[in-house]
Amino acid sequence: MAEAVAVRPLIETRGVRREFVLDGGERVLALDGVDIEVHDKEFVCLLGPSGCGKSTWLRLVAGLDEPTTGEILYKGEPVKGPGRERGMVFQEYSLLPWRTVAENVALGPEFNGAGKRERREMAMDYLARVGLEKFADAKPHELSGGMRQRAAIARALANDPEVLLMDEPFGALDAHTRVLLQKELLRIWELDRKTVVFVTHSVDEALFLADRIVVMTAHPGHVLEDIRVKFERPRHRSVAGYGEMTERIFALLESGEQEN
Ligand SMILES: Nc1ncnc2c1ncn2[C@@H]1O[C@H](COP(=O)(O)OP(=O)(O)OP(=O)(O)O)[C@@H](O)[C@H]1O
Repeated sequence: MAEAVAVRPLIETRGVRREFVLDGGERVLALDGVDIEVHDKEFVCLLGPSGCGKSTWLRLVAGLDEPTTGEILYKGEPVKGPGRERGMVFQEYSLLPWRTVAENVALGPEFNGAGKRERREMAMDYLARVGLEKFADAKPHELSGGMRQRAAIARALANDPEVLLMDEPFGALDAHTRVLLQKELLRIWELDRKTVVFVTHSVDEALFLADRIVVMTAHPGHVLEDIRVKFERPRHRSVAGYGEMTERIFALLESGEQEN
């Protein structure tokens, strides 16, 4: 009989501590003793209240910051800086205002030396995936918030990253657009099967999206629980056990508040 082979996680953070020293000399312990693993093709949500260090953790994995102590590993190798294989999507749409939507999406391929025609084709392909082909030649200010965030996702995808690191990407959108984009993101994820790490403070959003929810709490930021979500997709709130799971996560978050 074949032996079970332990598969190495794509992302591993071990004993991660990140302390910030504020201008006045005060120290803020944003993360302490954080061990999180993310496996290839998983959709993981980091869920927790404001200030529990979700963005800090994501920035460490993106290579935009370094831990005070602890290890950040990608495919078993220490993260030393940003890399194409780890694409970041921020809450603010972060599109360059002087470039058209297509030119924004083609930014990564342009850095990688793709020619004009190839860039256009790639941009149109990725814009089609997020339903924005018609706005290829518009400027970002001509788009709604939801459309700008779609463009930002297309731009991240155009780099063909292995993992999408998404920092509350839908936080600034109205409820309806948010639900639409959640569905679109799942559709893209199911097609491409990228690994996704998605930061949110919405229990509802995490339960709709994730294979696993890493529940965090603050002061200092640490992991309370790592929950596997087994509901079939597409998910409906009316499915058996959904309400209980929601209650359980809210209770966890409340227990985290009381800890502090
Ligand atoms: N560059 C920085 N300098 C000083 N303190 C920082 C810095 N970045 C984060 N912090 C502090 O670290 C803690 C965690 O912040 P972080 O933004 O990671 O939390 P978060 O869970 O993502 O919050 P939110 O959901 O509000 O974005 C906070 O107390 C924050 O003030």
